[in-house]
Amino acid sequence: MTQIAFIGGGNMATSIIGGLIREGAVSPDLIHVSDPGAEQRERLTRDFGIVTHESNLDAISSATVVILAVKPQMMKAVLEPLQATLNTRQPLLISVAAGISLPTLKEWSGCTAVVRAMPNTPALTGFGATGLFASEEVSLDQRNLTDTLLGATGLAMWVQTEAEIDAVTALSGSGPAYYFLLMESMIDAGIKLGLSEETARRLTLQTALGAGKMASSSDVAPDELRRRVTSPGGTTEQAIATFEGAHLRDIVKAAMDAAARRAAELSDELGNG
Ligand SMILES: NC(=O)C1=CN([C@@H]2O[C@H](COP(=O)(O)OP(=O)(O)OC[C@H]3O[C@@H](n4cnc5c(N)ncnc54)[C@H](OP(=O)(O)O)[C@@H]3O)[C@@H](O)[C@H]2O)C=CC1
Ligand SMILES: O=C(O)[C@@H]1CCC=N1
Repeated sequence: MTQIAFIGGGNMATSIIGGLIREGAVSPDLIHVSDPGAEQRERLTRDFGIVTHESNLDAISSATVVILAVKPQMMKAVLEPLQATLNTRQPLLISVAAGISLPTLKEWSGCTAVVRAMPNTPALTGFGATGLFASEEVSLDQRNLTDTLLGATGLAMWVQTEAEIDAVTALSGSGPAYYFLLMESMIDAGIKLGLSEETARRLTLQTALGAGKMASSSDVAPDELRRRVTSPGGTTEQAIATFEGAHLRDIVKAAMDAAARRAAELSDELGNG
């Protein structure tokens, strides 16, 4: 059986682990996580029944798949003491870190079969979205294993070039935060229009869920679904005109450009050392 080690047990690792266990994709005793935080480790054991370690070396000692889920800025320091073991054992290495390139990951880890994955936190619910890109040394079996693991947390898609991972980061990696910001804004505006906090929150969340479900389960494109809500001379028309007048599309484009640019910057900042 495949033993999986997560290095770093924070937000993204927790979401993937939760998704894997929720779907029954991996038995909890085959998931090992290392994290320096005692509270973090206790939470992971309590919530998921997985095996936790303070030492990263202990976590990877029998793993066939090692998932790197630490901040990009920590990656070099985390991999340095693991390099000899990883180089000898050659597990499939999957990094979820933004902006750390495959050549850099290979150099720092001593692994050849390396996958860059860009997941998102809705993985926890089974509705994650992940972009994947593999080094050429990744075998078909390892690709299939990657598909099985990340596919258990939602949609998993291979992209054609490594550069696309920065675009995926700007779109679906960071994307949940964009929707959460819109939700926050709608709740605040609903309260200002006279609703109670609870009413504004529950109606906002249900509307987000309904719109997401409708758009993803329908063959009808989002622009047509939007038109179907927008009665001529009605209320939605006024709201949409306000969004368009404030150049919402340009704002979204600028925001995603900034996120993708930051991913590339991280690669430049962290990749040379
Ligand atoms: N959050 C997200 O939505 C997404 C994140 N990612 C990527 O996932 C990675 C992790 O991000 P995220 O989960 O948000 O960050 P978190 O800070 O929540 O998780 C990182 C975890 O790693 C721990 N850690 C720190 N140092 C070490 C070490 N030496 N060895 C092992 N673990 C260590 C941290 O502990 P402590 O807190 O005590 O320092 C923390 O618990 C990043 O590279 C990010 O780019 C990718 C897609 C989406
Ligand atoms: O903000 C970040 O850098 C990470 C990567 C994508 C989502 N969170």
